[in-house]
Amino acid sequence: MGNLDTRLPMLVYISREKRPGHNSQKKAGALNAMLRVSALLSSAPFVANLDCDHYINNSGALRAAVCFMLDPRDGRSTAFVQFPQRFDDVDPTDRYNNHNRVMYDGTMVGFNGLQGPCCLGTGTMFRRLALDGMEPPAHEDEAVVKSVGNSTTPPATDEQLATLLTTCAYEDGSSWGRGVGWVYNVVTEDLVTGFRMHSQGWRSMYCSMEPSAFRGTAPINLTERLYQVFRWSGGSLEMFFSHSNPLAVGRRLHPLQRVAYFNLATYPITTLLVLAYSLFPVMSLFSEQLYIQEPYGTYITFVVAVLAMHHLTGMLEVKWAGITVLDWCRNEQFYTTAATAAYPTAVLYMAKKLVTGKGISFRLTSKRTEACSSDRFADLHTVRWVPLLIPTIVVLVVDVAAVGTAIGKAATWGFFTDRALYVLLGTVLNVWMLLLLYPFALGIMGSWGKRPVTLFLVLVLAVATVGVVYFTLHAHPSYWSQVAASLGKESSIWRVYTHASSY
Ligand SMILES: O=c1ccn([C@@H]2O[C@H](COP(=O)(O)OP(=O)(O)O[C@H]3O[C@H](CO)[C@@H](O)[C@H](O)[C@H]3O)[C@@H](O)[C@H]2O)c(=O)[nH]1
Ligand SMILES: [Mn+2]
Repeated sequence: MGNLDTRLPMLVYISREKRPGHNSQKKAGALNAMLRVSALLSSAPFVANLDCDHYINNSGALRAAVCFMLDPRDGRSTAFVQFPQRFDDVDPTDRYNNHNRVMYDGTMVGFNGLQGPCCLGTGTMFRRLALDGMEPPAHEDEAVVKSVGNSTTPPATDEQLATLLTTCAYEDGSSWGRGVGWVYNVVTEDLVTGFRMHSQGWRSMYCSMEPSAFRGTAPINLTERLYQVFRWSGGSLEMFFSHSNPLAVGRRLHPLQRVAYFNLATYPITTLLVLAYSLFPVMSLFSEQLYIQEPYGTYITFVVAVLAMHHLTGMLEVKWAGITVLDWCRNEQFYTTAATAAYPTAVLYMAKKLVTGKGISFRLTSKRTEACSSDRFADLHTVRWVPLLIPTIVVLVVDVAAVGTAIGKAATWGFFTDRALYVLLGTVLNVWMLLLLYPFALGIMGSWGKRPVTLFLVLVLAVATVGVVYFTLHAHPSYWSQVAASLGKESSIWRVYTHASSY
């Protein structure tokens, strides 16, 4: 007990220097300045990190994390303990999947079985050694020398030194932002910083507790939520095209951990196919051709088998993760929403960055509307029109048009013909798509979306209108001649009648 530090806990507020023309490196820059100053003040072996919009909810959380790191089995090689992100003030049915339970209660637990969860940016307890870029105990002897900053004349007092550590120029030409501290130049600094530790051979631990360790605020507005996942997916791609490419680096990365990181860094790319597939019905709108693989029976058997396997695995994961089917549905729905706009946009952004060397700047997630409102979920019903909404709206329109046209075609050809049956079966995926995009459609309706039945009626009406218009334009000439004939009969009777009356 004699070695225990008995000083009172100290609270120190640190603000790093920012200067025009000097990249402040946002959160990562702030955290690195903090890391240096705290090394001077206490050099405590563990560093907890939480976002400004999160708070500690369970007083046992920090102790739990320290217990993991002091554990004689894996503790010494554990770089960080990650807690799931939990949120207050999310609408009861979690329309835009803010709780993200599939990720926090499923995926992360899977990671834990490999080399440990990725770093989620908040609710993390780090080992200072790992943040400092040191190698894990098993490889200590392989440590390389890193440059940790510029100071030619040592300052006289601690205060002067602390100030020096927070200046802009301190990090110039050093390893800060790459081999030391939080990693720079990637918008998702959390993902790459955790990745560096894993590739050095450190592991991490996942700690989920009740009551939740940390809680925070999430964006429940559609636009804000889309911007958030746009930023995350952009960050993932930046990671892929950086020195932290999961295929290229990390000698000590567990093979499956590498696969998991590869997926985390590239998931936006595959959504280009999702977007293309969503727009596929456009082709059959403009021709009478049905673009479906023949023989139709074999094709459908494969589609159904693949979908069934996908959903069966999903159900098992839901069961193992202890989450609800609604959590899982919300996950599927929000994935589709983002896959038709935010993710492909992130790919475009990355392509632009690769070509011109300049990306677009990401904005911070705003979590509240400026207007003070008595409605706790007012943000959910506020529509903020931005170009990011357009691609998904186009997909919605295409799907409605496809279903309407299919019904129109079936009516034109006769509902009980083979052709009509095929074309109607073809709309199963469009209807599926409409179910997946339902939360998005509610979102762009603003306060009209408060009653979901309104949207249902709007969709039915839209489909019916398209169907009727198609039928009117395409019905077989013999049908119209019949109609014309019957109308003609009526009018000739009428003519006779008018003739008669004129006499
Ligand atoms: O210039 C900046 C910008 C951000 N922050 C911090 O970064 C946090 C994350 O920003 P926020 O707008 O809340 O984004 P979220 O999408 O909610 O954040 C998630 O995603 C980020 C990566 O994009 C991670 O850094 C976060 O830890 C993670 O919670 C904020 O809370 C701040 O604490 C700064 O300190 N300085
Ligand atoms: Mn946040």
